[in-house]
Amino acid sequence: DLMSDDQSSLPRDLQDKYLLTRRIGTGVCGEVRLAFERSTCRKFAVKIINKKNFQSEGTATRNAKTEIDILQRVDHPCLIKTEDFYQTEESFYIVLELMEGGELFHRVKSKQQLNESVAKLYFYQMLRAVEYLHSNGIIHRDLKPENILLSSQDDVCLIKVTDFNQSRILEEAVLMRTLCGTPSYLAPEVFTHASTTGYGLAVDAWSLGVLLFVCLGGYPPFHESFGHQSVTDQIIRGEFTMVQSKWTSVSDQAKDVVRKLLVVDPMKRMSIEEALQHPWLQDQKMLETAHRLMYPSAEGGGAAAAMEAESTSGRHLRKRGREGDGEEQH
Ligand SMILES: COc1ccc(CNC(=O)c2ccc3nccnc3c2)cc1
Repeated sequence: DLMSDDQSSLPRDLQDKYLLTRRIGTGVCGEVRLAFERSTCRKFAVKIINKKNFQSEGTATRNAKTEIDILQRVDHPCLIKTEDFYQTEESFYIVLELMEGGELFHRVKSKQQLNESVAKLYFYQMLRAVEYLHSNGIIHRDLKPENILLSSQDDVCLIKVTDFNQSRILEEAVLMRTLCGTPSYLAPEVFTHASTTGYGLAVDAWSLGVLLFVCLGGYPPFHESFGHQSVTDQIIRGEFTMVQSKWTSVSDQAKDVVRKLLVVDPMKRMSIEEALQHPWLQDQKMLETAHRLMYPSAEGGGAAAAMEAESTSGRHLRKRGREGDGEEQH
């Protein structure tokens, strides 16, 4: 039970500050537990990443280090914040703000499908979170309903993107160094779009299309139950299935956003910026609600105040801690 729960393997200083209790989430790389800060009784989520879960020492620690580095430097209302960080020989412990609404995945499942205005509010926040990551040279690469968390049980709530362990800090520097050398042995794709940031960023736009589809339709666009093709073939061909009964109540503008994101050619796919300019999102009521949720401290909560908040702090990564060597860890 709670009190006799084995807390022995936890780092001493983590234990001194937090009481870890029940598991509230599981991920590919570990678990998430509900924790209470002993001094304040404030609730937190502690993500435990087992280093041994990863096949090779290199990848494991590197991915986890990238995740932790990103988690500690990102600063946006729609990106999960790290409160604290500990590690032992076998695990990393990341203390995160607790998102009381849980995963988007469970919310959509319990409601069958979200009504369009709620889906629009969530999608807009996801776009802003990914816009922030991209403007700081970070591709998430693993956007899915399990990685979108809700701040409360209410429909109208803040969403936060989590799970950056698949993220990539764009190897722009690597590409530049490569181009300084003799080009004669380099393959064509190194020079074409395949390796520039444009191409890389587009993968997140595709995933946001899948996320929007799931929010509006209540089921995934590519699934083995649709016809004879494998999911991979459906994806490669961009052949998603809109089941009539689920989409009749969805507006043409919403469907237009989905159709322009689920485009196979990354160079033809709608970008995050273009999506933010799409008519479906030029909805003043939704924008006011989103900005009130994202920038609650902005006095008067007006659009101007939100722009102000966004333009100053809202754009940049937080300074790296003392121990950072200034180089990006890869
Ligand atoms: C009061 O105790 C609770 C209240 C609400 C919940 C629902 N939330 C969750 O289940 C949950 C899951 C994973 C998370 N990962 C990072 C941050 N927050 C998270 C929250 C879980 C526990």
